[in-house]
Amino acid sequence: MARIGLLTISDGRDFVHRDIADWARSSEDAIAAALEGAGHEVVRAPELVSSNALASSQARLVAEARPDLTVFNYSVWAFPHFSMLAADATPGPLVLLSNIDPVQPGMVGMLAAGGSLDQIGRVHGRVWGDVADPATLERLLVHVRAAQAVGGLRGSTFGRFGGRPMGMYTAVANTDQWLSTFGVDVEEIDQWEIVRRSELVPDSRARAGREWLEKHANVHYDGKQLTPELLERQIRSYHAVRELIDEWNLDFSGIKGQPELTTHFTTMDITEAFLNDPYDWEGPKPTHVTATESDMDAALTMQILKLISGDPVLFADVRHYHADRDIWDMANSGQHATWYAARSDDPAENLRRVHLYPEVFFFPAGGASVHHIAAPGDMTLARLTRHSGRYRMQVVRGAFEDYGDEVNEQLARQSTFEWPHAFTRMDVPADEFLSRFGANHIHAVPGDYVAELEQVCRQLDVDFQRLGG
Ligand SMILES: C[C@H](O)[C@@H](O)[C@@H](O)C(=O)CO
Repeated sequence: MARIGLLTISDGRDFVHRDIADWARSSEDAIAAALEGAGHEVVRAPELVSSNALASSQARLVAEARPDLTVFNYSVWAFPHFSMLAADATPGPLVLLSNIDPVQPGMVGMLAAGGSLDQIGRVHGRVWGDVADPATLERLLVHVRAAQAVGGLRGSTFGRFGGRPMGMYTAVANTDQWLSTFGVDVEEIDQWEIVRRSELVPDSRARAGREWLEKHANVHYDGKQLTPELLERQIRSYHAVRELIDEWNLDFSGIKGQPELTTHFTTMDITEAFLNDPYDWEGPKPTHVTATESDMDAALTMQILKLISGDPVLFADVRHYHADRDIWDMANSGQHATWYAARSDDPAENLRRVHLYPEVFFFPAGGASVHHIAAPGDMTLARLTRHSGRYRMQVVRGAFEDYGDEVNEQLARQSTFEWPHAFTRMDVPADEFLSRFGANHIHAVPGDYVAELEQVCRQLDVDFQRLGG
């Protein structure tokens, strides 16, 4: 639920305002009802804005409630300087909303206000139409979700377990830039804490986790790389990280893993999968975005996708391009959130399709990798990357595809079978993608969130780059 401020801007001539006040007020009633109907809290200015003094005072009153987003309503001709004063008293994201009506010139009021705001470089969104029309309401809700994501980032903390993995420049970001652009602080935590604390997890808790995985997923012990003890070590690591998340008040995280833990302790695949999942062996829980290889811009992208969609977010390597099918194998080095196996609310339904395989030669410390084939469906794929120090959000639409067990296996065996795979058709030619995409990792959520991402970028002053389509 978002908190949404609402002000109606009117005509500054008292005799005109008097005649149109009821109409303007009823249009505001309709907007408030539509937003409340969509589950949001609406903070309305007590008075319509029909003077310069009311512009400032009413906007200040609304701003005191610290709304996630403020809507200026234009259902009548509105003096543009009222919008300028009200915007100045509105610190957060702003949307101008006008009706399309031949009698009352609300649209022209919105254009005059919008142009004025453009002149001073004040970022704002614009929506037009009747909020009773679901399509108009949906366009307004795009701005609500984007504002919630931007507001949700500000004041949050990323937990960075370990440092730069295997020389990956793209996994490391400038913390000054993170704070100034996104409002996110970074807490550095040594991976030693995971090792140390994992030993303190009670045996009974680790055993219960292992038994739950043995019951619901398909565990392939081999007596070497994957044993019950190693699986319990992974479960202990999960609880150790959960404890650190609580202690440091972390909102999202990344774990380096390679090479220290994957060579000498165990992989973080179980930890990362179930942090990203909406459940673990102890029951339902909120998702906690966690990026493999402590990839900072991956985690930040995932956190934005989570705040926009509310869903678990996929982290993947752009691992292979099957040119014959024009599809991509988005496989991560050991885990995807298990939710992606069937995208069911019932963990058992997802885990039925999950195989825990012994880790491959890259990871001599062993443990289980979390294998499954992502269930089919439309996706938004995205990634924050940087060009010459400036952030850009690279976005592409696509779909996960399923070809049946036999073909899925044949495709998965061409790369690392034991890892999870999301066979992805992307709405971008391979040449364009490979020549422009700025990272080895990509992230995805079900559905179409391109419009939300575009608004998030406008609010954060990040370049928006749609690939393909
Ligand atoms: C095989 C490597 O160790 C992998 O971890 C590597 O493919 C990556 O995941 C790079 O992002």
